[in-house]
Amino acid sequence: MANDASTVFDLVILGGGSGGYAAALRGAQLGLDVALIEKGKVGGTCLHNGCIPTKALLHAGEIADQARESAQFGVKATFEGIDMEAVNKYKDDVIAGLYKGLQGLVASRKVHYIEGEGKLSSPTSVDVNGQRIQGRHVLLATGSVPKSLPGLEIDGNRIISSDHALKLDRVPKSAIVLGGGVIGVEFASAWKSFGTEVTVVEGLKHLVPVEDENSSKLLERAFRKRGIKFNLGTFFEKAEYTQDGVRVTLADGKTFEAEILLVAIGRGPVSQGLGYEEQGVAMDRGYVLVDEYMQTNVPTISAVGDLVPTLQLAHVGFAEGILVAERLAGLKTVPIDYDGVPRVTYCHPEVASVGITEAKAKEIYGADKVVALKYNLAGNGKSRILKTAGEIKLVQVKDGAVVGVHMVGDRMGEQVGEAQLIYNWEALPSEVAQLLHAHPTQNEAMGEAHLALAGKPLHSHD
Ligand SMILES: Cc1cc2nc3c(=O)[nH]c(=O)nc-3n(C[C@H](O)[C@H](O)[C@H](O)COP(=O)(O)OP(=O)(O)OC[C@H]3O[C@@H](n4cnc5c(N)ncnc54)[C@H](O)[C@@H]3O)c2cc1C
Repeated sequence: MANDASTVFDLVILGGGSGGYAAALRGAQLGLDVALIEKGKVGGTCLHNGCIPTKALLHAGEIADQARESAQFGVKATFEGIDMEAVNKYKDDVIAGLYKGLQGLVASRKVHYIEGEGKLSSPTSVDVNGQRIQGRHVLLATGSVPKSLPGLEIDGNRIISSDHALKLDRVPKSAIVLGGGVIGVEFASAWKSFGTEVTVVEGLKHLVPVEDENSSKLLERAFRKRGIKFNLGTFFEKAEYTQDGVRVTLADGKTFEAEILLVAIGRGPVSQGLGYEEQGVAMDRGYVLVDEYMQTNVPTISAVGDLVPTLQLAHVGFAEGILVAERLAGLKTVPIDYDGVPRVTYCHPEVASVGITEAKAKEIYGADKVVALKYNLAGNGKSRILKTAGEIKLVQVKDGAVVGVHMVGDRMGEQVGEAQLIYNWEALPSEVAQLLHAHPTQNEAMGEAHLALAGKPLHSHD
């Protein structure tokens, strides 16, 4: 739809990241007239500063590890170092290709794309570039940015966020990673593969603390083996500059020094000064509050993605954006089951899960009603070929469905699709055990774990 002052779009979207552009593409597909307002680049954090560039770095790191470890496979490859300029070029080429594709999609679906910084100006309009864009409905999708702590200033040089870490032109000799969540451990893993001395500092008791404790422990074991240091269970107190780096002091007085400090303590919503509160949108600590259909308390305004207090994942943003578009197009929509969202931490080894942890299952169903089974990847032929260690842990409600699948091991992220089907379809272990899993694949471990839980283990002990 061409835009003039009298145009009223069906949907005006503020923010073109995963949540916003998914809503735009799906809305346009369903025949809605959509305006998409983006101040930076369509694709947002995930494409330009998140999922895609980190995975490119991790992949480059994996190749470095393979070169170093090639002798164990009888291959005489040597690792001569990282050419960071070339790694960045590879990463940027991947982003550029995907960005071009996404721009093409936005154009071909006839989404009215407006480049500029917008502000909500009424329950049905956004102001941008001195123009008022009117809509029957507005979707807020302004995402999130890295957080810091009081008194800890991110200078972009020695104290950096993930945004800076993705643009480093060198491999740091040493790094402290503040925060052992998904972003922190992914950088720790990639940097270690590049040759950096890494120390992760996490205030909680475990790395990836939202995962099942077993996954955290397996990751800690693997990191220890790789020489990634970590300090758990003590909170950060302060950071100071040293002559050529940074010193971090923890609450117990312990200190760590490194060339750089990556602050990876989480991300906070982008909502300040954007007119949300003035238009009466209910908020909590900067997050926009929504119901299960992503609608705010203002009937014409919805919100999705990292801006709302649900899981901060790109595929959650996609799903929420699609839900809004379909609801506004009059389709029947179903609320998202957030426990059923697949979660992958792409470090070496990968951590992947769907559903609830054993601890949560015991809280919900009672300790005596929960069965947990661990299948060791040592029994899986393909994992042996790859020389990766790890486990698949299943959490089952006694005599009922599997409510949690927790995996650790290289490439286990690729298994999360089947795990999600098992969880979402409330499959019984015997039903999964009935399915054939190709031999020899790592996927076979999923079948074997269910065979064992169904009481008929094949390649594991009774
Ligand atoms: C290092 C890192 C790695 C990650 N890895 C993964 C991963 O592997 N898998 C995964 O699922 N998730 C990952 N994530 C999370 C994922 O990137 C986010 O969950 C996702 O990008 C959220 O999408 P969004 O649309 O809510 O916000 P964003 O992607 O942040 O998009 C918001 C957009 O709004 C725009 N905007 C903001 N204010 C305005 C304004 N006033 N006017 C116009 N435009 C505005 C911004 O420029 C931005 O483009 C990662 C994040 C980081 C930081």
